[in-house]
Amino acid sequence: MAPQPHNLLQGLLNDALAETPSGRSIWVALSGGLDSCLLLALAAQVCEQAERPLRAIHVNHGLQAAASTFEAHCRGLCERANVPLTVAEVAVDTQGEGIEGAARNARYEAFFATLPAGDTLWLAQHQDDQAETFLLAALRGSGVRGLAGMPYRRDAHDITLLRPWLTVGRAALEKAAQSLDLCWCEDPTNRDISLDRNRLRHRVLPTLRERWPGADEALASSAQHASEADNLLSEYAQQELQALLTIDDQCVDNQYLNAAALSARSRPRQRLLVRTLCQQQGLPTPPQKRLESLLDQLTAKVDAKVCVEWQGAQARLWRQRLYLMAPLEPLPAWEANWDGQAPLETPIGPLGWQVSSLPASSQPSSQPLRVTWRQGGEVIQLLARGRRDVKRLLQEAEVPPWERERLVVIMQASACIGVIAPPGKLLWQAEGARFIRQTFPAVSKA
Ligand SMILES: Nc1ncnc2c1ncn2[C@@H]1O[C@H](COP(=O)(O)OP(=O)(O)OP(=O)(O)O)[C@@H](O)[C@H]1O
Repeated sequence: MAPQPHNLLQGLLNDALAETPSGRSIWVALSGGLDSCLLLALAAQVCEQAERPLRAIHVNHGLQAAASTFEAHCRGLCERANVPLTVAEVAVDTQGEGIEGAARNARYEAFFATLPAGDTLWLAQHQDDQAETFLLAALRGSGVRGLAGMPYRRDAHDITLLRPWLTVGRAALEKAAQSLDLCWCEDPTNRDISLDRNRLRHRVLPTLRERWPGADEALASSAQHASEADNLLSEYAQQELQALLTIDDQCVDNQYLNAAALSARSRPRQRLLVRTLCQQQGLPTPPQKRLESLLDQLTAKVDAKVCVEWQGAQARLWRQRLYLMAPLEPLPAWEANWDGQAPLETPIGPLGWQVSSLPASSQPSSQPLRVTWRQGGEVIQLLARGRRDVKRLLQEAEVPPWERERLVVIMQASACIGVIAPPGKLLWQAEGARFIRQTFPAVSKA
């Protein structure tokens, strides 16, 4: 007997089940289209057999007149399959990026906000989608990360995203859906060939398939190779970065890279390492031109002040160290009186410390404390080191110039009794003063 078209698909869902911890729910991302309706139907069978809890989520983007039809279809389908459905209504921000990208972002935010930690979301993307994603990335001139397309599995925001059918062609899904007499909604925007993906789907890929019948499989396979190469590069970059970050003994908290050691690497390695460090620090990676400009300046003179900026991040070179950071907002004028105890919020984060004792037994009530940005010219009396200019101390401690401008000093009359880098780093305290980490009063629930 010929195998049923959906047997292979069910087999893949059973493989996906093995990736999902028992006791946790599986969710189907249900758009109402053919692929995800089929996914729901077959997942319901597979999960029932395996006695695993199944749920579904539909995101209503509210973007088109048909949105309510999609939602109603998803509701009916889930009711018949006895699968609990969550509908998330999202507001899509259409300003700035393209509408498809904005809808996708809103959708993923809804997935992350809805699924409890530990659960798994199954998405119905398939081989043809992967081929399109690969081509779109290639047409944007992407590197291996972009060409890798969609991963089979991704762990993010405490949930797992899984695409069980990434190796199956759309034709096989259509056949299975027909054999099951399934109903689904056709998204009218899928026909709009002014959208890049639709143009590829309806115009470009059919032409490619005429000459290369296995085009989708080949393109998806290239994406798979790119994904493997990308994973290898990531592994290599982690090791290299670890080595570079530990060259300098003083480099605590992996704050900077040794620029001289970085510049001794080949250009492709430099690019990879800077991009990887950005990703590790949760910063956007620099566009090509900015990256080249930064790398050209790696060997700048020790006293040169180099700052290369791009959307959402900046790189600074100082004393042949490369620092990557979020852009620094200009500081507002600010100062505050303080009793030394209450949690104090500075414009750049919580102070994070409180005073447990003051020098020369003076009391805050008689000599109020004043907290300001460092103005320059402060002197602090240090235990066993005597009176020291804060400026000299900063130079000796090799605190970078942009951090020096963002320090807070605690003054009592004209005496500096503490220097703090918000949020929460105590640099120096005066002899006789004792700062302790801020403790917060217990909040009682009404
Ligand atoms: N509005 C939505 N709500 C929930 N999941 C969605 C939604 N839109 C897309 N998805 C999920 O993301 C996958 C890929 O989305 P894409 O836009 O390529 O598919 P589609 O053409 O809308 O629907 P389908 O893949 O079901 O035919 C879908 O298969 C589905 O699992």
